[in-house]
Amino acid sequence: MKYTSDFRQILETQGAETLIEALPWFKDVTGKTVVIKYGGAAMEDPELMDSVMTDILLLKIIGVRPVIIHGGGKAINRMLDKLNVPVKFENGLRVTDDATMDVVKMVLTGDVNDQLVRAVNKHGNLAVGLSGSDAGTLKAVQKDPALGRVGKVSEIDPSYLNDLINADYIPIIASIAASADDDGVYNINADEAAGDIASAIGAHKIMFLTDVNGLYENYPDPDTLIAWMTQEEAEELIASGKIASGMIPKINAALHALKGGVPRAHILNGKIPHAILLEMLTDSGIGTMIRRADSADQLERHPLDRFTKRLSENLSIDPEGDEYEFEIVH
Ligand SMILES: Nc1ncnc2c1ncn2[C@@H]1O[C@H](COP(=O)(O)OP(=O)(O)O)[C@@H](O)[C@H]1O
Ligand SMILES: CC(=O)N[C@@H](CCC(=O)OP(=O)(O)O)C(=O)O
Repeated sequence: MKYTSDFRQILETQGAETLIEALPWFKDVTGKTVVIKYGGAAMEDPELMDSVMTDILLLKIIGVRPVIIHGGGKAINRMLDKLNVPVKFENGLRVTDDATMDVVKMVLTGDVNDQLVRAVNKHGNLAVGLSGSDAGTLKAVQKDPALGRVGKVSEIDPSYLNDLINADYIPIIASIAASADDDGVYNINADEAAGDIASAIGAHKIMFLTDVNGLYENYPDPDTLIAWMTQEEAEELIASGKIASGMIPKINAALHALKGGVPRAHILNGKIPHAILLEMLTDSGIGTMIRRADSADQLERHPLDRFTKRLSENLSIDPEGDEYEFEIVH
């Protein structure tokens, strides 16, 4: 486990070197499917939402295959308040009676999903909005009778998603599932839905955008932000009780994705401009990366090193001039 250091200032002052630093990371992600969970407080500022969607489009342009799963808990709360429907959560999950379910569906599919799709499509018509219930993608059963129409995913059919990805679209999915038992729908926690989908489509990475810089060993002590850790260390941290509230479903969803074969999960602050790019394309990253113990993936983070170790080992500088060459080894 290593603590992260603040590299943003360096990144801001060293433009060209940043691009060089990004090269091995471009290679790491090009052609790969990356699931991004977007929601919570990080989705509240419309300008930031626009910028996150533009960054995702940039990833698409460099050859990444992004898939977005979104929540919208705060927007649902606002609409429920407006309609005088009480808002109630138990262990981070919304108690969802039939009236609440109607509002959840309306806000997520009718409002939030549409906003995200339009934010991408104003730069190029690549985004396709869908609900998890479309084409039988997500089927769910009731999680707990006390929570009403809150579901846990019981079946996933990734064929429609894979068709969209292979046709070069960016799927944007609202966290709703069709019922496996009746003709209704279920409200799925968006972190859980993202973890389930990432495993089902064999994603290379899953990224959770939230409103804190990542996972802290001793939250909220800023000096204990964890730059990277293994799956086992994350399991130990959950068991230690040091992770609380909304971070628990996120880490559980991350661990579920890792167990389902996804090599890396990241938790990062979606309120930092260009957070996804800084996390994905720099050596230090800005958030927390959790890595599968048996991941064949060898790129490492070196928070105190300007270049990755592998890159600097192969970097030779011509002492007579300013030319240099390097070899990227994978
Ligand atoms: N160890 C921890 N590290 C980081 N955040 C933590 C930790 N324990 C609890 N949290 C809380 O988890 C919150 C993120 O979960 P949540 O609010 O559900 O996110 P979102 O709404 O973005 O999905 C943080 O704002 C923080 O208050
Ligand atoms: C069961 C449950 O709690 N569902 C969530 C779904 C949306 C969500 O997860 O939104 P965020 O990611 O923005 O929190 C809800 O109703 O709020």
